[in-house]
Amino acid sequence: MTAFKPNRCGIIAALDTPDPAQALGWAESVAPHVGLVKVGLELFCAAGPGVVRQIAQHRPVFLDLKFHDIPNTVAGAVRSVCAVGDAPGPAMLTLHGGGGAPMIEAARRAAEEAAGPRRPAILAVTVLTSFTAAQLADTGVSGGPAQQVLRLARLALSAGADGLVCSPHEVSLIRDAFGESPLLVVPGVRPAGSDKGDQARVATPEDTAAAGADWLVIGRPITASASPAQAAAAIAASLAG
Ligand SMILES: O=c1ccn([C@@H]2O[C@H](COP(=O)(O)O)[C@@H](O)[C@H]2O)c(=O)[nH]1
Repeated sequence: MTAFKPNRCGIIAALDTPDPAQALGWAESVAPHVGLVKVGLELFCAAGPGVVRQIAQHRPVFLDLKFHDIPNTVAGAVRSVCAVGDAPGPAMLTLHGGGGAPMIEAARRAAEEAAGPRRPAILAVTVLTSFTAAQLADTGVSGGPAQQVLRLARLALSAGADGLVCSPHEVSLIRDAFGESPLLVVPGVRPAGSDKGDQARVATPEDTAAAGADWLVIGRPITASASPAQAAAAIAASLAG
């Protein structure tokens, strides 16, 4: 699990498509340039757990299903995705930080029991990168994203999460508050000049890496390009520089 704490900021390519053949093609073509690939709700709901095993042949999988339920149900879901058979299961998985400490503790215990030392890293999603301060206030949370991210980060790390999903805007705040050890996995990353789409709290790969991110989650800037392999290679080169 700690193998996924990189020495230098790396890329996770988000394979957001309902088509498993397309996802496998992307995984194969970007594999030389990225550390992991992400299976999210769209692909998992269309193709099921088998696709995780297939894609894991190319790169370790970050399974981003953002579990959020009562502790017993989330523990069961974690056991199900850890049921590895002879192929590798996910290297990382996500829960909602807002699910509370008992849910996160139950997920961590379930992962340890199901997969032992090969268990996935447990990441707590803080405030979605698509949220503005106004949208967060509409949900009843005052004080803005930074304050809420820090609140959920403290709760999740105390409950046994290995790391956090946050936006580029909160990375340095989290490092200042919690140091180097939490795994920081950061979506909302956009190379200069690329379309933000529905993302609100964004920054470039270079700035996000400099702030202290471990992994940048990048989807459309790679997968919507004419050559996903070249797009991933260019971002990797910008990080190496
Ligand atoms: O707060 C979050 C949590 C997860 N995501 C996921 O990351 C990718 C980002 O894709 P882009 O195409 O680069 O916008 C996507 O799969 C989301 O589900 C996030 O964006 N924000």
